[in-house]
Amino acid sequence: MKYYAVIVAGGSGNRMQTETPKQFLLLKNLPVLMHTIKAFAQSDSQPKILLVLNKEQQAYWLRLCEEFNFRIPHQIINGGTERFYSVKNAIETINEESIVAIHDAVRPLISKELIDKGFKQAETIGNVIAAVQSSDSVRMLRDNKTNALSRNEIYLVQTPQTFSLKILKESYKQEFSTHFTDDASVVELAGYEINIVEGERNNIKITYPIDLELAELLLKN
Ligand SMILES: Nc1ccn([C@@H]2O[C@H](COP(=O)(O)OP(=O)(O)OP(=O)(O)O)[C@@H](O)[C@H]2O)c(=O)n1
Ligand SMILES: C[C@](O)(CO)[C@H](O)COP(=O)(O)O
Repeated sequence: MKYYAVIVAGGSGNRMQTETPKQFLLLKNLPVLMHTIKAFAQSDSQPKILLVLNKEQQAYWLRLCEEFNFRIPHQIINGGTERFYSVKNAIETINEESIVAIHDAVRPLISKELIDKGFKQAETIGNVIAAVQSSDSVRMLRDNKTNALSRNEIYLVQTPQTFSLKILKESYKQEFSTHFTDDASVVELAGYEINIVEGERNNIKITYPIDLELAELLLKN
């Protein structure tokens, strides 16, 4: 079976509020995105790496690759206006039977073990996404009132989210909806039941400045 990793790095990082988009910021002296690509390159599955970047940031990325002597082979794909379109652009370029892991560029602490688990399970059951249970209590806001939810029934969803290409191609034919916050929500609306594999608490998404500080602390040397 062929394996692909789609690393989505086409966002602008508004919540991070830095001039340089967060995927290029330095984490232990290496751009965040390079840590992420390295994790996939070190996995046993050895996926072909498709990197989604905004057109305007591609020249900058190539300069960074030179500066850091970054030689892991990857194919660059144009980003879209929403994460949905960035993913869609990437899967449209894949034309062989395969298993495809989609991963946020800004989750650089992903382990190679979790990547491999995703590929293996998706190959057997069609799809699997990484998720962890909440360690906090959870409440839902509705009509200006909050109500407690059973936290044992709540999962916090991460990436990688791994699917057979066939399922992805079919699901991404749908029109974009603002309800699509990840790939699982797209695939689910196409009629598929989503499987979960235990994620990793370290697998944080760098969204706000504090997350980069946490990642510095959590990253093993
Ligand atoms: N049009 C987009 C939007 C997001 N992403 C990617 O999807 C991942 C998760 O998105 P998020 O953390 O929301 O990143 P941003 O959209 O950059 O951040 P913000 O929402 O704060 O602007 C990131 O790796 C981001 O680069 C993408 O490839 N294309
Ligand atoms: C895909 C994701 O990381 C799963 O938790 C998340 O949905 C991305 O959301 P964002 O709004 O693009 O940060």
